[in-house]
Amino acid sequence: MSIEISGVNKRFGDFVALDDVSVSIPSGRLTALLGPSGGGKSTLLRIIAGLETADSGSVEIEGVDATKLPPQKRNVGFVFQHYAAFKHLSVRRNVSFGLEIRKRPKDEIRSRVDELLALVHLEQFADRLPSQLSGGQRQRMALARALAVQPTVLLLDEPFGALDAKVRKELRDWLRRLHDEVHVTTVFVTHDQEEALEVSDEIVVINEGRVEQIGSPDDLYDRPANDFVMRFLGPVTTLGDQLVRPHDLHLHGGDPEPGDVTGTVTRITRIGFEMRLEVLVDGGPVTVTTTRNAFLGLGLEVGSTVVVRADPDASTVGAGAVSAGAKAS
Ligand SMILES: Nc1ncnc2c1ncn2[C@@H]1O[C@H](COP(=O)(O)OP(=O)(O)OP(=O)(O)O)[C@@H](O)[C@H]1O
Repeated sequence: MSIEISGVNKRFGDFVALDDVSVSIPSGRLTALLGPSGGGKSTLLRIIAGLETADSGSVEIEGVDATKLPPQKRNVGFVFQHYAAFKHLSVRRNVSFGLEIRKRPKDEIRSRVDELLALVHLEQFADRLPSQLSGGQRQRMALARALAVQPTVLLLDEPFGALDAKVRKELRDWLRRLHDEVHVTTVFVTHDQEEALEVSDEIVVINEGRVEQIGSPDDLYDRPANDFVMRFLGPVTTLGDQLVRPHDLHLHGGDPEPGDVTGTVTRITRIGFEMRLEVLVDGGPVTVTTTRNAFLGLGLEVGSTVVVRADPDASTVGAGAVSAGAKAS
């Protein structure tokens, strides 16, 4: 394991930001800290970086007890949402800064920075000032700068949070490819479940200062530990006393079999290639999503009677055990 966080507690006054958090972060992987705003993700990342100190508990980085080490002794690279570049220095000098203050030989600095600029696809912008870059390019520069000093761990706090959706998506793909090339242990904070599912090897779900679940994107999506994780990772609907994903429900016009429920279509919405239907059954409204072709094949309209069946492989969790976090969402 690259980072071992054991029994970390952190309060701000009376407010409990982290409550007995223990997480093992594997070496060489891309791990997301995912959760709703205010859940404690950034606080945990800052504790790993040494920018914040835990009230109790410990942080080990590559086998070294880092709990009391200052940030500069932890060998971590850090990128924030709003990157503070040196405005008067060129992109090249921004990237080389960490190497210059470490007094590395000039030749070594030049070749290392060339390598990094190529890695983040900014070679042609080396002589520009940060103000002459787009937001996405600036974040790539920030990553190159963080990687320059060969950190053991790269910590990213919503690095693409301030960018528009399209650039954000491009950078997300790019980060995954970069990581596949560089393999530095990376921890990134996001509140965007799609970003976490798409990019990371491991996801730590954090809510109200506690870890709700740790696992691969598949583990979390297919086997959510509780209703909070299930709700947070994607759309859900209630069927009987179970939470289920709307795309795991199927509609048919035949006779109901055991486990099926019959209802009336109350609403039909088209969302791109998908159709979303609200079906009123005995227990209340159920949302079902289906393809447009399947929908057309059924010949449904508002007022039609239809049978709802859950896919036998659907992941479900009990809807009754609503946690405090899920209630608030
Ligand atoms: N320095 C501080 N002083 C007081 N309260 C703080 C401080 N830093 C964080 N908090 C509080 O701790 C809680 C957790 O904050 P944190 O930034 O870790 O959450 P987060 O999950 O990263 O959320 P976001 O995605 O909004 O940044 C929040 O309620 C926040 O207001």
